[in-house]
Amino acid sequence: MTDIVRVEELYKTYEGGVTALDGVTVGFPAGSFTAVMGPSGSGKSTLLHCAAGLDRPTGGRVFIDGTELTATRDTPMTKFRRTRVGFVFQDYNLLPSLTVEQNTVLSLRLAGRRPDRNRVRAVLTGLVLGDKRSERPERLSGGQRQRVAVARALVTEPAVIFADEPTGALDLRSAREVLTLLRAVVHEHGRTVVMVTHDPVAAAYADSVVFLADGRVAGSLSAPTADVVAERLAHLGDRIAEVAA
Ligand SMILES: Nc1ncnc2c1ncn2[C@@H]1O[C@H](COP(=O)(O)OP(=O)(O)OP(=O)(O)O)[C@@H](O)[C@H]1O
Repeated sequence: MTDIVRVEELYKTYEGGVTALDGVTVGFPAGSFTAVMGPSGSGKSTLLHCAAGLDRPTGGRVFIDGTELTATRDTPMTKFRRTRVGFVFQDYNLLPSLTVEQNTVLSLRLAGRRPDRNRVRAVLTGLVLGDKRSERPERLSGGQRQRVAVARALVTEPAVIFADEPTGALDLRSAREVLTLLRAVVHEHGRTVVMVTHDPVAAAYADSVVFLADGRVAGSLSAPTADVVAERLAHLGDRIAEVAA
């Protein structure tokens, strides 16, 4: 299978000297749903931000759908990101002054593309937001807000959707709905999703899990179950505690 996203020998050292990524090489195949997991501080968000072109790595290469982001200047990279990369964040990142429909088409508008109204409405209806088109985010539940964020990520037809703790702020039921939705985005719409999560139950919705520890890849798992993921995570924690001791 072709990797739609690939990072090679990725390093990131922040000002102050913290090495968050220490030579990460990993590929995310087209049409796959991957969870990225690891102890707090292991580099998950940094990996996501560097892979998505939101942050520049200190070294290494990032490819999305054949384009090397690390060889692209800031302005074309921003343009590329607006249409080829979708984002879903824990805190939704919706603009409070815009309606659901306006939020959904924001990335398209910023990219200078005219939204196809029928398609946008079909996406919103598919996410059970059809009757919320004219509402502002403050009048929506957390689960509904996150569905708007998924709609916004979907309408540009991106090569990949990166989700950073997308269920972190949701109750159990809304979390399940959003995860089921992300799985459908992959298995029914053929998109690629990379999701950072702390939650083994959330990770079990993915096709596979990549584990990080201390800024390095520390293994992977196919067809994850919550129990097996939790056990692997506990062992990663043990190993780190042993090394620290
Ligand atoms: N902007 C920054 N400046 C300096 N250090 C940073 C910055 N962002 C992250 N770090 C450090 O880099 C390391 C990795 O952070 P990162 O947020 O990628 O880990 P994470 O696995 O996503 O953690 P968590 O699960 O707690 O969100 C940590 O030691 C963190 O303190």
